[in-house]
Amino acid sequence: MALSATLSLSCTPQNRLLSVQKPPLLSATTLLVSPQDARKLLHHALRYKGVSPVGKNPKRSVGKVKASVEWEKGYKKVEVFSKEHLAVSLAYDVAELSNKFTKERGAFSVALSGGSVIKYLRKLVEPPYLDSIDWSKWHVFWVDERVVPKDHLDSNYKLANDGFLSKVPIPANNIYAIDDALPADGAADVYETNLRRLVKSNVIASSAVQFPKFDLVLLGVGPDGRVGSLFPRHYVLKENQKWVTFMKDSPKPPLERITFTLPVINSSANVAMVVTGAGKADAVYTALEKTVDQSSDKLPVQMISPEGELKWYLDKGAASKLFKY
Ligand SMILES: O=C(O)[C@H](O)[C@@H](O)[C@H](O)[C@H](O)COP(=O)(O)O
Repeated sequence: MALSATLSLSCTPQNRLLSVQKPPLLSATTLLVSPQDARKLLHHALRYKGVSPVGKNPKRSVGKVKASVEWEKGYKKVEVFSKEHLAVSLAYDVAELSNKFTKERGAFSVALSGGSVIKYLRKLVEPPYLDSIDWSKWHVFWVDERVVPKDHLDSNYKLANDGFLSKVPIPANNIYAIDDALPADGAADVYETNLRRLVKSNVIASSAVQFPKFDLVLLGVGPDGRVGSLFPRHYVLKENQKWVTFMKDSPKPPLERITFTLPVINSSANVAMVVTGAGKADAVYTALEKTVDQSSDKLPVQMISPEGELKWYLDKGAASKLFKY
């Protein structure tokens, strides 16, 4: 636990993803504490189970949920939940962002990745969000995709469609799947061309340095510290001109993939890192607590530093090296 940790034990409107500021705002419910006191408070906080505004049964929870630990480190905001409350809280935050960007820009651009993050969107397909979100304003993209047919078990499109997209009324034209009839290089080029067109028409915003600025990017983290298809020590990490690139030598099958480049992810208005399970604890610890040594390679997850907000949604397993339970 960092000596300078700011530990917030309570849920306030200021704690929402939308309103996290750089530097973080201190609210009346935020305590600055010594490391010893922080440990005691954390211990207490972890014993305290988060409650929903509408009931104690997590299965029925909707709305803002109290995290068992809330921690702000610089511009990074970290919250630890039970898996069920993680899904509840993520739905709340995504719905807030959807409302904000729909009002401000008339569109909400969301980039999905593969892995378990899709299953943590499950509360969005239920009331009250199913009926209250203006799904017609959503535009959905993929941070990374495997070069396989859309109905293949390895397809990130299939994963997202089966678990989320087929259950909400987003117009089919607003779902920008990767062209599975093309080889990896062609599919990456076509995807980038489409993104450029959508930035011109302001469906996707533009960053100050002329990269697309997605309203929300949802990422998972692999046990090796990968995010999306950005793998540790892979040459694709160095790409700083293209928006979308490809590889034919992925360390994890399938070999052929296309992926957003780091500058695109880091131009986002909001990045949500959704990480669960003790197998991710080392990667999470490295990203949030390890000082970067110039001589060592940074893990991809350490390179995620968006222009906008970065919020980590962890479960106790993924947070187990950050906090002593
Ligand atoms: O193509 C992939 O392999 C995935 O996109 C991958 O990078 C994923 O995002 C992480 O492995 C986290 O996945 P889990 O949350 O399922 O562990």
